[in-house]
Amino acid sequence: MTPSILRIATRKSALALWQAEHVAAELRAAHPGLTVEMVPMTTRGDEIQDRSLATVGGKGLFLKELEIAMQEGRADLAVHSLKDVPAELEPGFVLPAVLPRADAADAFISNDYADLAALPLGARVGTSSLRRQALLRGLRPDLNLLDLRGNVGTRLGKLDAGHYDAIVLACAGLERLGLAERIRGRLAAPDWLPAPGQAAIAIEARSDQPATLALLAALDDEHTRMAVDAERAMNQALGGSCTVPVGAWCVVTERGLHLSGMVGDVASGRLLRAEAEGHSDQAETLGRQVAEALFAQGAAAFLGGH
Ligand SMILES: NCc1[nH]cc(CCC(=O)O)c1CC(=O)O
Repeated sequence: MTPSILRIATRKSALALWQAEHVAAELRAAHPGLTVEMVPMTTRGDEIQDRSLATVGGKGLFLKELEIAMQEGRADLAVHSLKDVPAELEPGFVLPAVLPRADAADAFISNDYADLAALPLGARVGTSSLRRQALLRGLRPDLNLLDLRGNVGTRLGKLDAGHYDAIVLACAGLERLGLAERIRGRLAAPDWLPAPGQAAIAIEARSDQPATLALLAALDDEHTRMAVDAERAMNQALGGSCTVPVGAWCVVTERGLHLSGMVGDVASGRLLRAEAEGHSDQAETLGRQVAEALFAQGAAAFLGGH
């Protein structure tokens, strides 16, 4: 039977709430008469602010509590930033919809400098993302890279307090929070690659709820889905871990899919890059192909220990 109400499990950060409200509005528009409610909750990932995610168990920390709520029937769906969703989902869960992607570029943010090139020698740049660290090392080996955790507002506050000369955040998150004026420059392909799935909002639900899945599937965007399938397949073929700096960016054209991938090494600043084109119905094959091309260049040494 078609449900008349859907409850959305969401984290409580401003960005998570914006994204959940956005999905709620889209669901109400797609299904007039449907009631949509919020179930805000705190996850382990939100509580741990002092250690890097890579050291405490990875991205799944942001999903666990939301999945338990769905398992126990307290919520029907969860809304995530797709880049925070592990390559492999917990058994019994699927992603019935990926919403149209926003700007997938990263943002260079500084109160004193216009772009990366303008930063003085040894400038302090804040980011705890291994991908962003590896890219910064590769492009500007002289920079002093410093950890920076917390939600978007917290990170901007630490920049404004003078702890950093610049920080890097996702353009999509800043735009959603009405903070686009903080973006000094876009860090984008081909030099800079986003995280797999960056700027796409994903809906997660139980695989054993077909009527709910049918309602949620109305929000799926075909082009975004193809692109992020390719990016996530590449990440998974590389080991799918957030303890390794991986970037991926897939463009959908009339000719098909164009996927660019990168694996980095924070210590050495070395970056391996590969790209390939494929048919739009072959996203996963394309992802594996680019991963193979990275392995052929020696990516395994960068993925050591995984
Ligand atoms: N890891 C936190 C996170 N997860 C998703 C986004 C941005 C929004 C998106 O990529 O969809 C952010 C903030 C950031 O990286 O600046």
